[in-house]
This record gives sequence, structure tokens and C-alpha cells, in this order.
Amino acid sequence: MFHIVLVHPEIPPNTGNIIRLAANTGCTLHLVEPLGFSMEDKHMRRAGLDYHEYAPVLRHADWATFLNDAKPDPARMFAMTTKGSSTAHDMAFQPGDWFVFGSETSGLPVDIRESFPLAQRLRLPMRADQRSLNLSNSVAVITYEAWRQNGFAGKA
Ligand SMILES: C[S@@+](CC[C@H](N)C(=O)[O-])C[C@H]1O[C@@H](n2cnc3c(N)ncnc32)[C@H](O)[C@@H]1O
Repeated sequence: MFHIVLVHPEIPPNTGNIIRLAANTGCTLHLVEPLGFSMEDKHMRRAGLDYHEYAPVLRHADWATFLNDAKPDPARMFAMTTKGSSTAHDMAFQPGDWFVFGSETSGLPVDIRESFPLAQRLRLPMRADQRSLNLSNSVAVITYEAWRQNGFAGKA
């Protein structure tokens, strides 16, 4: 349905949760290296259970390789960032859209974030003085919002 892109994820259970979410919702997961863990990490595998069988997980050596190999449509790719200029829930999403997330400690690298047009830097609403959502929670929020907008296409 959608593409979830994690740039340099660091915490194994977060990626495990996201593998499970990708399987639940029919999304493809892209992992942009370096990763902060081994794909054999037991915490990641436990969180993902055996869902990796149901979710395509693609690894890319770096951001440039991701762009070259996956060829995302630049007009349909969205940076998910606490420094976003647009409210995520105001955007109309389409099947095949790309959602790009930063790492748990650093967020998206500045050069990657700034390569997105302002209108495609999306922020999830939070209360004042709150720093950020957990990575896997932010993936779940936007994936379900985009899927809801598209009639939960493919749901059982
Ligand atoms: C734990 S956060 C990163 C925190 C980092 N210190 C920062 O300020 O970007 C991990 C990732 O979750 C996503 N995220 C978390 N909260 C968000 C929000 N309110 N709006 C959009 N994305 C968010 C972003 O992709 C972020 O890079």
C-alpha cells in the first residue's frame, strides 16, 4: 500500500514493531544503512515475530543508493519530522506514497530533511513542549491515517 523508509534506525524493538505494522497494513519497509543493530538481533526478531515473512523488507547501503534503486516519486515522498512545516493530517495521501523517518536519537539528517520541499515535511501534532513521538508510534500514526484516507484498501 505505502512505503515506509527508516533512515539509520537504532533500536531493534522499534524496527521489529514496524516490520509487524508493515505486514498488518500491506506496506513495504525500506531500511537505509547504517543500522544500529544486526538484522539477527533477538529483540528485533521477537518484536517482529515471524511477520518478516509477510512484509517485504529491503535494505539500502545509504540514502543515495536508496534513491537510485527504489526510485521513489519525489512528488509523493514525505519527510516525517518534528521540524515539519505542514501538519501530516492535512495532506491527502495516495497508494504508493513514501514516508521517510529519522533515527531515534538524531532524527533525519539535515541534508536529507532539507532536500524535501517544505510542503512535504510533515509534522504529527503534539502538545506544547513535547519533543517527539517514539519512532514506531509515529510510523503507526501516519500509516493508519494514510490507509484510512484510502478506505483501508485490502483489509480483511
Ligand atoms: C524519536 S524521533 C527523533 C527525535 C529527534 N531528537 C528529533 O528531534 O528529530 C524518531 C523519528 O520519529 C518521527 N517523529 C517523531 N515524532 C514526530 C512528530 N511529532 N512528527 C513527525 N515525525 C515524528 C521522525 O521521523 C523522527 O525522526
